[in-house]
Amino acid sequence: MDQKWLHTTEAEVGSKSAGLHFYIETVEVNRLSALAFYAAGESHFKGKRFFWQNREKTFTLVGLGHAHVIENNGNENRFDEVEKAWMELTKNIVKEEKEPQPILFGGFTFDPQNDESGEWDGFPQSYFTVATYQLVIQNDKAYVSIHLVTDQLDSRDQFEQLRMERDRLIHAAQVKELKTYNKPVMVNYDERNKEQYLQSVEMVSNLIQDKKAEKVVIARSLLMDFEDEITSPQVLSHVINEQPESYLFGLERNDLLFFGASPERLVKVVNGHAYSSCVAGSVKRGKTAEADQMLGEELLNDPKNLGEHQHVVNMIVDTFAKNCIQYKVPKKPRLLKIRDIQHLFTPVEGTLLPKATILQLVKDLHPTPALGGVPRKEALTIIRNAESMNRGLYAAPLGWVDAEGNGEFAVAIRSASLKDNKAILYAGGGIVAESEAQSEYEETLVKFRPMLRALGGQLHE
Ligand SMILES: C=C(O[C@@H]1C=C(C(=O)O)C=C[C@H]1O)C(=O)O
Ligand SMILES: [Mg+2]
Repeated sequence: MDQKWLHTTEAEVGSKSAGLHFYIETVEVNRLSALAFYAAGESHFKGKRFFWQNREKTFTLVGLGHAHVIENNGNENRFDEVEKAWMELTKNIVKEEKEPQPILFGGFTFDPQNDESGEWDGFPQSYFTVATYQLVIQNDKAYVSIHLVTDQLDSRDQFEQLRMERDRLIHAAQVKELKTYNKPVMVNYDERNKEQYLQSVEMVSNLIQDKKAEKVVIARSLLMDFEDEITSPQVLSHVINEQPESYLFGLERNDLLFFGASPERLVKVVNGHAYSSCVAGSVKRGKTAEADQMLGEELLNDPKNLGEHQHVVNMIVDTFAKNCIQYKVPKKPRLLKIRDIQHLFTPVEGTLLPKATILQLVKDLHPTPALGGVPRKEALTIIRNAESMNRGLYAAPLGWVDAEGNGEFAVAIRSASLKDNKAILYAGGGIVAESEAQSEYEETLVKFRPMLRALGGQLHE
């Protein structure tokens, strides 16, 4: 097996009383399949895996097993708690130039105050892990790191075992031919609470006309039953093949897989520079190039959609103004076209103040009015009352951060959760004074499509 040993290091980490040691060993390997690496963990690491790829496909991350878990059930302070625990764990780690470092991957649920029971029962409000085996593919190079966090001083035997398993995983992932997976066979499909959703949209749009709020995002869910149990490599393979222009993600925790293909960045930080994107306002794709362009032009000039969009720009710009030395934002939105839908899109970027960190930005930004509403607090109360579901990680910040404070979070939309032979798909839209229930309903149908397709469901095309 071709692999180049890069380095092995050890650091004493954690709070003083914890007395933990963080052992890291990284090898560079010949190009391998990220999905095959993930799939190679099927028997040993099921329920403890994650997959992530950025929109540009320049960064792919896979984690198998848990070297360390950071989770909590806090509300406002949950972001600070995760940040503090991560800084404590990594403060003594020596950074190796040009090599991937240990990465913390996970998400914060949409709304810790939602107590609706369902597929998210028992899921922590913040859930992050450092993988035992971390695969990073970037700049056309692949790196596999072993992470071991332990209170044992002599871990040589344990580490030797970990190396053997690493070599097995790498071998399994250096496949010549990619495995192809069948589409799941759906046996039942249920648009849950459709009537209630239509009524909620009416109700919320009336509240907005009465000036009780300015914008509120209302979502709904769709249930699919399958003939057989589905595996996560199977669904991820379809998401990877079918949704090239999006963030692709999968996060397993016990018997739940949450996965999706989101076009929306919440925030990315690279060496003190921050990037966010305002994505709100939608129209379907046209069947021909002309029709598609016409729909796009209409969207760029449609007051209702421009209104939905402007709320997001205002809020993200305010957050950048607060956290940045300088920032820039274009005057007008442009179009973001993805396979099934086009959106109004405004990128925002800025140079961070020294005290601003990626997790502080996530805290300030979440939820933006693209997923929550304006004013934030009122919108969240309305959402809690109007939606008969728990969003869990849907519409929530999902992503990664490294020990240097670089990282990226997407907004986990166009997503679904999978348990045994059942999937629940999520989609919503921004309700404003001009919203009409039927057209908002149709917008959610378009937003369901990516996950519906990945899962072999019927399409309203
Ligand atoms: C809420 C979703 O999408 C959000 C709502 C949009 C809208 O209402 O136009 C557009 C993009 C997203 O910010 C979703 O996909 O579920
Ligand atoms: Mg909309």
